[in-house]
Amino acid sequence: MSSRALTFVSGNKGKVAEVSAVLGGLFEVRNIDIDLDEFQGEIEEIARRKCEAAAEKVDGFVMVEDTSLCFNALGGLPGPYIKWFLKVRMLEKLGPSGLHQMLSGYEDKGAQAVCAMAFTHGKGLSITVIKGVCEGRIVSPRGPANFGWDPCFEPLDTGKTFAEMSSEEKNKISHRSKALAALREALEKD
Ligand SMILES: O=c1[nH]c(=O)c2ncn([C@@H]3O[C@H](COP(=O)(O)OP(=O)(O)OP(=O)(O)O)[C@@H](O)[C@H]3O)c2[nH]1
Ligand SMILES: [Mg+2]
Repeated sequence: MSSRALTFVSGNKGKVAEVSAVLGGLFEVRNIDIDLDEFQGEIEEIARRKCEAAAEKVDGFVMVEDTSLCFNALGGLPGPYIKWFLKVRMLEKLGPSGLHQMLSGYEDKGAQAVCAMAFTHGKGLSITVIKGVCEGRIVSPRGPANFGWDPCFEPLDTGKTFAEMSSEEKNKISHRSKALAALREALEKD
């Protein structure tokens, strides 16, 4: 696998930092912030359609991702709609503590962080979709609120929320790093 330029289309600085940290040695990762339409549907289909939209706007090797946070007690919701749940205004921002409160009536606090990545080498060419899942549970927020719901997601058997981990620790076990590991494998065969 040679060193190539990869355009990661995302408006999310946290994602860009993590993708660059994991893939930076292999690819020249460029970021373009284009607000792509996000379709409703299953996690993989959203990433695929997002990638199609990105390939319309960017030439060459392009990648997108869509992140979901799925609560067991709610049958997988908020899932891909987590971004809007974080922003809901019920008095104030729902935010990580609101996400935790949403589960107050349920014993099962289990959740999955899911990252669906999709890439293509150009408009009209095939799109590969890859998923990475991190199992965990929703807790009362702990740690700095630098990135989305990191303070209320505690991966299994770690005793720490993502927000309490160093970026190296998070990048070893996160949904995103798992998807990126699978993506590297897929690209090696590419
Ligand atoms: O605590 C977090 N740890 C993470 O590892 C993580 N990854 C994504 N998110 C948040 O979950 C929503 C996904 O929505 P999303 O996939 O549509 O992203 P986005 O719209 O921000 O960017 P993009 O679509 O331009 O790439 C957005 O609110 C993101 O901030 C995370 N929060
Ligand atoms: Mg988005």
